[in-house]
Amino acid sequence: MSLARRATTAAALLLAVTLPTCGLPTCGLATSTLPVLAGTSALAAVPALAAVPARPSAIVNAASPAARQAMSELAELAARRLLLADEVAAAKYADGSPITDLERERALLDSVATQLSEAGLLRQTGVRFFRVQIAAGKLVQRGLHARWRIRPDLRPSRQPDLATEVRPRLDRLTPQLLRLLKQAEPLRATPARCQADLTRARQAAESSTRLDRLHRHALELALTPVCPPSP
Ligand SMILES: O=C(O)C(=O)C[C@]1(C(=O)O)C=C[C@@H](O)C=C1
Repeated sequence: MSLARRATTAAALLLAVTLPTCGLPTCGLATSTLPVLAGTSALAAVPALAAVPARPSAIVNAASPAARQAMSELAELAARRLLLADEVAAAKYADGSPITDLERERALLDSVATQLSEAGLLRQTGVRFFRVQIAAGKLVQRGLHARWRIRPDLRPSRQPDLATEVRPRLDRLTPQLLRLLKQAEPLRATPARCQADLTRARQAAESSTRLDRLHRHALELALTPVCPPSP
């Protein structure tokens, strides 16, 4: 749908849902909605919009192209983090270190907590999301170790350095994931639609990053905190 048509649809939707309920001079659109409609003929055609309130669902509809794009990027980046778990698994398989490293998990979650205010996310949202990314990464590592134990021919030939090579790459993804999680947040207001968008984003990420079954399973887990459960 073209931008102009989308704006017209959004404007019509806003009118339909808000006009019957608003009679106050203080009624106004949420500021997050205005940039979406500003400068469009749709807004000019319906000046009354500037003085009517929007229900949250209408705001979500108007804001959703950007939020949906963020969700797609979030799914792709979460998939890329899971592919980095292969490197972690290779490093640990080679030197026999345990998959779970609680000290590293604590350091990562502390760093997430300090980055949260910059991303504008609630502590609970960001930390929970990262706990699940860690769990999904461990799922991949365990799966690969099991595979490599029974199939020596599939073992990695290279041993990456965890501290100097792999963890810095994981760390670079952290602020980007938090930013995208924040940008996709408006979609949470409509759980069923959020889940549908998430499924599409996950499937697109699965094919663009060519995930195998193990990684697809892990990605499904990794994305569970993004949307509230549908009723
Ligand atoms: O850095 C590691 O040692 C990892 O295994 C990666 C990771 C993560 O996903 O960030 C996963 C499991 C560990 O317990 C700690 C962190």
